[in-house]
Amino acid sequence: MEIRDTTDEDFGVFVDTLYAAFGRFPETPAEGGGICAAYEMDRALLAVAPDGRPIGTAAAYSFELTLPGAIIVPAAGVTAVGVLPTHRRRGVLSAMMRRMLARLDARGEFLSVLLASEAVIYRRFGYGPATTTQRLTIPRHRAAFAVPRAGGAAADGSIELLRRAECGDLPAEIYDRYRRAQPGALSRPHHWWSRGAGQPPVSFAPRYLAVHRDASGVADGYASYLLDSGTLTVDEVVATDDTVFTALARFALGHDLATEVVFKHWPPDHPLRWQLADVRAAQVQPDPDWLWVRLLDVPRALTARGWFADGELVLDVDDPFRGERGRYLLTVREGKAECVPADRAPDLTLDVSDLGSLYLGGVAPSTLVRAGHVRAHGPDAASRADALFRVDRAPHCLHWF
Ligand SMILES: CC(=O)SCCNC(=O)CCNC(=O)[C@H](O)C(C)(C)COP(=O)(O)OP(=O)(O)OC[C@H]1O[C@@H](n2cnc3c(N)ncnc32)[C@H](O)[C@@H]1OP(=O)(O)O
Repeated sequence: MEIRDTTDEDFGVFVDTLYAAFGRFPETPAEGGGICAAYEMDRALLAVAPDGRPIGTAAAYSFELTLPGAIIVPAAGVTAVGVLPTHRRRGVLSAMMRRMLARLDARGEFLSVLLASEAVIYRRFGYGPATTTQRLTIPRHRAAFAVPRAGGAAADGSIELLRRAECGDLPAEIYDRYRRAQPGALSRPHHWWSRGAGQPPVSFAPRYLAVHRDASGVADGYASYLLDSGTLTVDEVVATDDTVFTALARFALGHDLATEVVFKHWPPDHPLRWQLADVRAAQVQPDPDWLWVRLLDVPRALTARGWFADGELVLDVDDPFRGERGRYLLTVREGKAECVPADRAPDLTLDVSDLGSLYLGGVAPSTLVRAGHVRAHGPDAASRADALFRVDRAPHCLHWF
C-alpha cells in the first residue's frame, strides 16, 4: 500500500472513494452534501492498494481556532477520513494519520482538530474531546421568560427576517465577529459560504435568518431556522452579546404555529434555563464530544493560549502514537506562559490526548485525575492544575466539517 498526496486532478476519485467508505453516493441529497466543495486538494491524501486502486482518503482544512483569552491561531481540521470496507483493520488509517501528522509538522502547524464519526477512533492518534454541545427542545407553551430579578438588560434594536439566499455576506460577517470572541470556535473561510459547503446556514438549504440589528442598524446576531410540522428547528444562534442572543432565542420561542422549538447547538454554559420561568421546560440532549484537539507541539500550544491565573506545573506528556515523551515546566505570570523542557519531578503525568481535552478549558484536570486518566503526583497537584487551566468562558464550537 502507498499513501500519496493528491492534486486537484484527484478530486473525483477522492470523493468517490470517500463516499464508498461511508456507504453513500455523492448524489444522495443531504443537507451537508456540499462539504466537498471546500476540500483543499493540496492537503489531502489517498491510500492506494498495490494494484493501483484507491482504498482510503484523508484531508485537512486550514482553519483558525479561537483559544482561551480570544487568541486566534491556525489549526488543521482533519476531515474526509475513510477506508473502503474491504480494506479495514489492516492499518490503512494508521498509516494515513502518520503521514497526515508528518505533513502538519512540516507546515509548522502546532494544533489539529477534528469532529469524530465515532468516539473510539481518534484517541490513539493523540486527539482528545475538547468541547461539548447540546440540543435543547422547548415546548413553546412552557417558554415564558421570568422577570429578571436583578433587572437585567434587554437588547436595543430590531429583528429583520431574511432568506438565506438573500443574505449576501451578512451571516459570514456576523459569524466572523462571533468566532473571534468565542474560545473553541473555528473560522468559516469565505469560500465555505460562497460555495455552500457545510450544514445550514452555510449550505444553500432553504432557511430563514432572523437578523438582529442594534439601535444604530448594525447587524450583530442571527438565528437560522425552519418551521416544519410544528417544530421550529434553529440551526444556530450566533451573537457576541448575551442580550442579543436572548432576543433571538425569544424570537424563536415566540413563533406562532410552532409547538416546540429545537435549538440544535446550544452552548452548555448558556443561562437560558435560568431565564425561563419554568426551569424544567428545556429538555437537554447533550452531545458529549464535538471538537477534538491534538497538540502537535506542546510548548508552542501551551504558550499560545491565554491564561487567567499565575502558577507553575511540571507536565510529563506521553505521545505513544509518535513514540515521544516530554517533560515540561509550564510557568504562567500575568497571563503569559512559558513552557520549557524540565527534569524536575512531574506534577501531572498524562497522555497527549488528555492534554488536548484540557487545552481549551472544557474539562478540569481534577476530573481526568478522578477518571484515572491523568496521574497527579502530590496532594495539591490536581487543584493547582485546576486553578491554572481554568478559563473565563467555556469553549464551544458550532462549526461542522
Ligand atoms: C475526522 C473524520 O473524518 S471522522 C470519519 C471517519 N470515517 C468513518 O467513520 C467512515 C467509516 N469507517 C472507516 O472508513 C474506517 O473504519 C476507519 C477510517 C474509521 C478506520 O480505518 P482502518 O483502516 O480500519 O483503521 P486501522 O486499521 O488503521 O485501525 C487502527 C486501530 O484503530 C482501531 N479502530 C479503527 N476504527 C475503529 C472503529 N471504528 N471502532 C473501533 N476501533 C477502531 C482498530 O481496531 C485498530 O486498533 P489496534 O491498533 O488496536 O489494532
